[in-house]
Amino acid sequence: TVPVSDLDPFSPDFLADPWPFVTEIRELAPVVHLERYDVHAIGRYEDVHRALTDWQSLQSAAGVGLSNFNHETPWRPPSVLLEADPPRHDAPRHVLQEILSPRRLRALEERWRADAAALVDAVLARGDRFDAVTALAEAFPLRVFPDAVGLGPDGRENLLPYGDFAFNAFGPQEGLVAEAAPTIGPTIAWIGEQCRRENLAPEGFGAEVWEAADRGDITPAQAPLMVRSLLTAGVDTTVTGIAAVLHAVATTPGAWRRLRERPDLLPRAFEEAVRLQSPVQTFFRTTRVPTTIAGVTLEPDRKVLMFLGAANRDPRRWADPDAFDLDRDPSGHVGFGMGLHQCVGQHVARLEATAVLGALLERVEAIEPDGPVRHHPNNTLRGFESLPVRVVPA
Ligand code: HEM
Ligand SMILES: O=C(O)c1ccc(C2CC2)cc1
Repeated sequence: TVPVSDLDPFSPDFLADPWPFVTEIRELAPVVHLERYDVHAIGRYEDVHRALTDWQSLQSAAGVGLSNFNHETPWRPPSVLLEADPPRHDAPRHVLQEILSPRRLRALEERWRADAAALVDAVLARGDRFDAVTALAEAFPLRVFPDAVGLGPDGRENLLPYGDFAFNAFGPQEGLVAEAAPTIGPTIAWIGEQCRRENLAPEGFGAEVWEAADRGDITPAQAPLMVRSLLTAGVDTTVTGIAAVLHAVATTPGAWRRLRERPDLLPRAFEEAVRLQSPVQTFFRTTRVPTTIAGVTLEPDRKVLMFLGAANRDPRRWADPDAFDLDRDPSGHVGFGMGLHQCVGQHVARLEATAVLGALLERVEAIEPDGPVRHHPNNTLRGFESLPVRVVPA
């Protein structure tokens, strides 16, 4: 029989510090029935890896949150990437994969690195103690990504609240979603407006999506939804990812010195921080056929909750899993997912993170915590509210 748990992965206590609960669920059994939501939780690396890659048995088209689109109306038209399976998923994925490829991003590298240097110079000019979340983790993505998409200058303050709402919406309707619902309408409308071709600059990721529609690579109906995907997934995630790597290097003795000696380890530092922190903590799949996971057979139409954070710290897969270790090879982590839906924006995230860290690395000899870390509660993202740091200029 399947062990049951009355743990609530969307409760304030769980979200305030998920790690003890995540460990409890992973170590209780490979498959645990969460009675409160009538879903099955998996937290071990091999089972999460299998669920992410077995899209035939475990679909995304019924939604990757708690809501089952087979029975409930989604809060917004489903994403043509995240909430689609082959064949509908194929063309949008192929188009976005090309637009966000490392080769195409090389055109942005120089400009983003210069922007990061200007931002870090401005921050350090104000003193050697600051909040790394507001000064860097939030400021940098908002400085470079909306322009890269081709958004106009007005209304960008809607981006973080929209992403926060969208990531909460993968959880239950009660709580964080209900709190935001009364005031989020205008923000949702603003996002929809920005996806229209006439509101996008002639150059940028948005324009390139619409050019793919002109070529017939995708349909004109898919184009605005793909731009919406960029606006939904492209901001809050990188804010959280950059905060995660800043937190890791500031709280791990010797890490910063090691990076000063070996700046080539920056991309690995980002990957290891994504593994350790798992900015995206959880996602769901829905069984489409009777599906056996670790000897437990689930009926079709069952929601499976994948604890990415648990899998990324599974001692069966990672030695000393809770350590931020620059000597570890973090490849294979599921912080960006795995398989068909693996993060199509990961190269953007990596470029943003290494640009900010690289600029800081050149200018700062040491970085350390300078007060309590505060987290931002969200049903899906392990977000940071505040990360006070003190730096020693180089
Ligand atoms: C640290 C930053 C990021 C993290 C941790 C992250 C995490 C993830 C994860 C776990 C998935 C898989 C979802 C699933 O399997 O259901 C995913 C997919 C996706 N991500 Fe990211 N992401 C990040 C940044 C970005 C950025 C910057 C963009 C856009 C520029 C982006 C766009 C997407 C899209 C469109 C998908 C859906 C891909 C598909 O279904 O084929 N992400 N991301
Ligand atoms: O296509 C989308 O709208 C979308 C929304 C959220 C994500 C999370 C995983 C980063 C990915 C895609």
